[in-house]
Amino acid sequence: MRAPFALHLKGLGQTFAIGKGTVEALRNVTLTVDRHEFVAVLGPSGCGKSTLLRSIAGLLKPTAGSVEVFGLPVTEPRDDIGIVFQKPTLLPWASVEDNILFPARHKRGSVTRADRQRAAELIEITGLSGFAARLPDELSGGMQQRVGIARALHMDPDILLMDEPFSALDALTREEMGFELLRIWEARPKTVLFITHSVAEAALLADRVVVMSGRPGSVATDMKVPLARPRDAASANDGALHEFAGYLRSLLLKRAA
Ligand SMILES: Nc1ncnc2c1ncn2[C@@H]1O[C@H](COP(=O)(O)OP(=O)(O)OP(=O)(O)O)[C@@H](O)[C@H]1O
Repeated sequence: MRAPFALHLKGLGQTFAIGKGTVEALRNVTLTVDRHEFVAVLGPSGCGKSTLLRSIAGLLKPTAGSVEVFGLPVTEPRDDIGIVFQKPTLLPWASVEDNILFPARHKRGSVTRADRQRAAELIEITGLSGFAARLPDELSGGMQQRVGIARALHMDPDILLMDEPFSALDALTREEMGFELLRIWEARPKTVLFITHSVAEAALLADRVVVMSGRPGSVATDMKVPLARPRDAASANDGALHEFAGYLRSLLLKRAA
């Protein structure tokens, strides 16, 4: 028997009630993601990418269709799904280290020496060395976002959902964090769904790129990235990658026209 997909969206629909009207954010989204696959999602602003991610995370109940994680319907948020939101939503009164340790403490009631050690590693990886004891207010927006990324990685989730995780970072840090994410993903394989507005970032990081249609969002195109792994800074200059990114760009421009 075939192992279940890590993610299986079947005809997913999401319609919000606003006042006396409704907004149909997603319509008939059907998508599968294999275990340990890295899938990027592109699409015009407002097409329902964040709604898609929140539906997979169990934060929104589908109004049509279903979401399955490892073959089971998602009915509520799960420990094995880590989420990085567009905004990091940190606890303002807790230090960087305590924010990163929060999910472990919440789940088990206390933290172990290994938890602290892993937090220290992630603080280093995300370029936050020296800031472990600082409060979120004392950090730049980009640094706060990196705390959110470290927090999502700390529990080593099977599935990582990322909603434009690097959009608050400067261009150089953004590129560095992308490759750092790939290193973490290669060392500790996980299934990643990565929402971005950057065609280049999607092509450079992902195994597959899904392009969504305008609202109500559905899957318009689903393509494998024609680039071997491992990838590094030199991969960004690969001719096939450029061609692929150009093709994706033309698809998105057509959808925006
Ligand atoms: N909780 C909500 N209540 C009502 N409408 C909502 C809610 N969440 C999202 N929407 C609407 O659903 C649509 C899709 O929003 P969503 O944030 O998922 O899009 P997006 O593709 O992530 O956008 P962007 O790329 O600009 O971040 C929008 O029209 C938005 O106004």
